[in-house]
Formats: sequence, C-alpha cells, structure tokens
Amino acid sequence: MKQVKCALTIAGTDPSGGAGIHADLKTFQELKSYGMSVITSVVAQNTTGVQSIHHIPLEMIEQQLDSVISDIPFQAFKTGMIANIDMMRIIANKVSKLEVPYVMDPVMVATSGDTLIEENARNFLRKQLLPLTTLVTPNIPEAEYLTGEKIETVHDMKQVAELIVKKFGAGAALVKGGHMEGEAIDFLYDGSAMHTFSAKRIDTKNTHGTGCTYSAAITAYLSHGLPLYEAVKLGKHFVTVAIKHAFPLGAGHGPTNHWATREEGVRI
Ligand SMILES: Nc1ncnc2c1ncn2[C@@H]1O[C@H](COP(=O)(O)OP(=O)(O)OP(=O)(O)O)[C@@H](O)[C@H]1O
Ligand SMILES: Cc1ncc(COP(=O)(O)O)c(N)n1
Repeated sequence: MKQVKCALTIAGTDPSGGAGIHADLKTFQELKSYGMSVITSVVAQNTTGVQSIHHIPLEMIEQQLDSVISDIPFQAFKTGMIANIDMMRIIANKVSKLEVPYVMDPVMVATSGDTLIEENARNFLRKQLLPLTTLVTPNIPEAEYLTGEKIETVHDMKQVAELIVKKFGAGAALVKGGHMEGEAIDFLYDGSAMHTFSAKRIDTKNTHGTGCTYSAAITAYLSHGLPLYEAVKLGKHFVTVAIKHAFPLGAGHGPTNHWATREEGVRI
C-alpha cells in the first residue's frame, strides 16, 4: 500500500460545518490526506454569525498537541483561529520543533464580521508565529493588519505580500483578493518571485469558510509533497470550484461545497 499522507489542523470549530476545523477536515478528506485536528476554541456560530465562544483550557490544547505529535507523523499542518496569546505561546513552542510545511491562515474576523482573535494577540501572532511559517494566507484586512499598510490596489497587494516575507519573516505570503472587486486575484510572494492566481469572480453570497478551505487544500497538497507554487495553484482551483457550487444553506453566508470538487474531478 502507498504510504498514507497525513495533515493536521489546529483551529476553532463551526457547528454549522462550513468553516474552521470542519472545513479543514472535509478538505483534507477530499484531497486524500488523513486529517487530524487540535481544537483551540469551540465556537457557537452559523451562516449568520458567531453567537458565543468557549476557549479550550490551555493544558487541554497542549495535551491534544502532544497526543497527535507523539503518535502519528504528519507531512504538513495548518493553523486557523488561535484566539489569544497564551494559546499562541503553547502552539509556537510545539510547532517550532516540527520540520514539515506550516500554513498559517491568520484568522481574525469571520465573514460575518465577528472578531475571532483578541486585539493584543495580533502583534504576538506577527512576531512569534509568522516567522515559523512556510506560507501565510491573509485576506486584505488581515494583510493590512499584519503590515500596518493600507491596501487599495493590486499593486498594494503585491507590495504587502513582499513585505510580509521580507520584513516580518514569513516563509511565503499569499495575499487573497476575495475582498476586492472584479477578478478574484491572489498574489503569492515566495521569497524570490511574485506569482498571480486569478479566477472569475462568482456572483454568490455563500462564501462562509472559503479562507479555511483554501488554506486546508494548500496544506493537503503540501502533505503530498507538491512544491509550494503547485500546491497554491491547485488549492486555488479547489476553492474556486467549491465556491462555484456553494450551498445556499442557512439564512446568512452559506458554506462552500467540497463534494463538487469530487464531481468536477479536482484531485491529487
Ligand atoms: N466570489 C468569489 N468568486 C471567486 N473567488 C472568490 C470569491 N470570493 C473569494 N474568492 C477567492 O476565495 C479565496 C479566499 O479568499 P478571501 O479573500 O475571501 O479569503 P478569506 O476572507 O480568508 O475567506 P473567508 O470569507 O472565509 O473569511 C481566494 O482565492 C479568493 O480570491
Ligand atoms: C472557527 C473559525 N475559524 C475560521 C473562521 C473564518 O471563516 P469565515 O471567515 O469564512 O467565516 C470561522 N468563521 N470560524
């Protein structure tokens, strides 16, 4: 039997199944990476917004990390919602010893506009976690927050992608243009070159969990040993198909459709 590839996500939950850990595990499954998860916060949320958040005790986050890391090797991992500095400190300590690709989705605000990370933790994330990453995947507001720069044009997006790598020490930066108008354009700066990934904008309000799904797809492709550029290119295709067929579920922003990627033959 071919060696099983494994991927880990360290993130918060979404009982409505569209974002966070749930989106990550569904994506790993579709892309044939054995999915594992460490839960940081239980979030009562749905397509309309966040109703309440319960943080997992720090010792329990640490225990979950130890349980997975001590038992099952994985070939790539990602982080999503990490709500506060204490959690970040524990996670940074554990993951700094790992020698596999690390994709950070610097989750700050949900599509609904609800805040998912404490204000003072943003600085810590930038200083302590960002330098550990292979790739960070900010949307426009997150990229602005990480750099302190305003983003208004695609030129600004490219400049900020470079800054995140050169000034703040990320391995690579993928600045996503979901929040811009026109084509859905993302820019990847990998430390030496700028790459552009573009897709036609889909007219939908059902974009709950797109950032989670995209970064999870990239993580899954990396777990299979693909180079970063290929992983992002295929990840972009995966998320575009998932948005194109997004489910009109719930009263707010519906979730992306992971099954559709199977039906359209998006595979490893
Ligand atoms: N309406 C759309 N049509 C096509 N692609 C889109 C659309 N909206 C977002 N995307 C793409 O989806 C990916 C996620 O981008 P986005 O900037 O929305 O991330 P995000 O804000 O982290 O996601 P989320 O909405 O989950 O918070 C990017 O590749 C972006 O270009
Ligand atoms: C636990 C968790 N992590 C991340 C997101 C962001 O996803 P989105 O911005 O698509 O709502 C979320 N809503 N919940």
